[in-house]
Amino acid sequence: MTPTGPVTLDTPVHHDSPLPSAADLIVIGGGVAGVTTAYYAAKSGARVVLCEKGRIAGEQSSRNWGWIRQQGRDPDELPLVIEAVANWHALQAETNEDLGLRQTGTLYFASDEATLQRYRNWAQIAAGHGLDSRVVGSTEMSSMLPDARADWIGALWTPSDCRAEPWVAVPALARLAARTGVTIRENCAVRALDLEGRQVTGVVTEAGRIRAPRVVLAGGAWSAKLLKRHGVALPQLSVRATVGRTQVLPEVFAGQGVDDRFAFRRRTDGAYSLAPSFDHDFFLGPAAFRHARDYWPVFRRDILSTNLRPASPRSYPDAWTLPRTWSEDAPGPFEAMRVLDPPPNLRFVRRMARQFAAAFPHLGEVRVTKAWAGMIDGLPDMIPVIDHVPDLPGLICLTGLSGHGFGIGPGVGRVTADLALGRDPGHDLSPFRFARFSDGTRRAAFHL
Ligand SMILES: NCCCC(=O)O
Repeated sequence: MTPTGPVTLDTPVHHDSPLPSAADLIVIGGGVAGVTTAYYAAKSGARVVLCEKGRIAGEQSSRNWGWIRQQGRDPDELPLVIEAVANWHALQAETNEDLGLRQTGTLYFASDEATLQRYRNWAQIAAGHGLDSRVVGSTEMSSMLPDARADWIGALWTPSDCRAEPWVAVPALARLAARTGVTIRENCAVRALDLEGRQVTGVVTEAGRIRAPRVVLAGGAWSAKLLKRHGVALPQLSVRATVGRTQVLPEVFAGQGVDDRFAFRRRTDGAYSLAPSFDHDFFLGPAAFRHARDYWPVFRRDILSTNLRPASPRSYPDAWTLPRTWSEDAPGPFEAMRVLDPPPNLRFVRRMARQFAAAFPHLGEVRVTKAWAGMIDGLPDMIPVIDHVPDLPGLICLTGLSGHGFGIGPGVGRVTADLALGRDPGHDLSPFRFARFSDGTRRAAFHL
């Protein structure tokens, strides 16, 4: 039997300091993006308050694969994720805690020549950014994974990619942020933005108002819901992604790898995290119908890996029963779902254990001793929004990290902090502009 349930946050964080009445910057959302935004802004001298409706890293930031991956990224994201890797190394030192950060690389396995050629093409783009990605042939790959018995003929390999333990790392980053001066409040939902006209002047939380000239929205799968309350549309949807942990196993590879069926990552506890490479559950709700045209190209491509479910369960981000608007004086949808802890898809769990065992038969039986799921939010072009919200001056949106947010978090967090503080973010952020969905300038999603 596979135990399910909430991911255990091994090192809980409790921040009970009083809520200040004013700040320079308010961050909504205590995932890796929000926590690192808050940290970098505080490091620059800003007075920062972070409000999280549930627990720090309670949702996707503790439920992801734990990959810190530059490999295979959309070329527009590459500069940000390359910075993110450097920032992860610096944060490891600054936290003075073991985040589980290990530079052990990523492998994308190929079973046919056409796939290897796509990987070669991408490696050329990566080389233009100074990245160490390259294609390895079957002989070199076999020396890296001598016990593998899969049909892989080669792989894309990025030695500088890293891994970390999400449920350890993000709370540790929150502790670092708190030490740097960020006021962190868990169980403190932001019910609404505080507005004068359309100008953002702060937030209304369940514990009272906080005034600030700048607010960063890093609410993961919930971001579009808050925007919609204020009349701003963002075509954000989310899917349920299942992950599991095996029993402690001998090491087959020190890093992470994926083929077109399953993904695995070595963990610091001696087990492996497993996941289906592409398969996910998609719950139909009002936003799914509203944005169907935007998502049609992605849906058509992913149709075989999408397990369509008829209705979003109660209190999920796209549930039919969730109100479209709500009062700032009473509990709203964010208080109704403090920590979204969706059950994993046990069919996926059984299958990925079988596939991992088949690829490494010397392991014998592979058991998944714990499984969980998270809601991955994304946008139709599968890259995030990192921008001022044009219709709500004072609001900066950082959302739509499409399941790759853990690795890139400290990169987009640093950039967003500078954007919010009126500094040069140091990267071209035009691909991540908010208006691309309304002005018709968004491009197709990148696929490796
Ligand atoms: N959808 C999970 C992917 C994790 C990553 O490659 O960063």
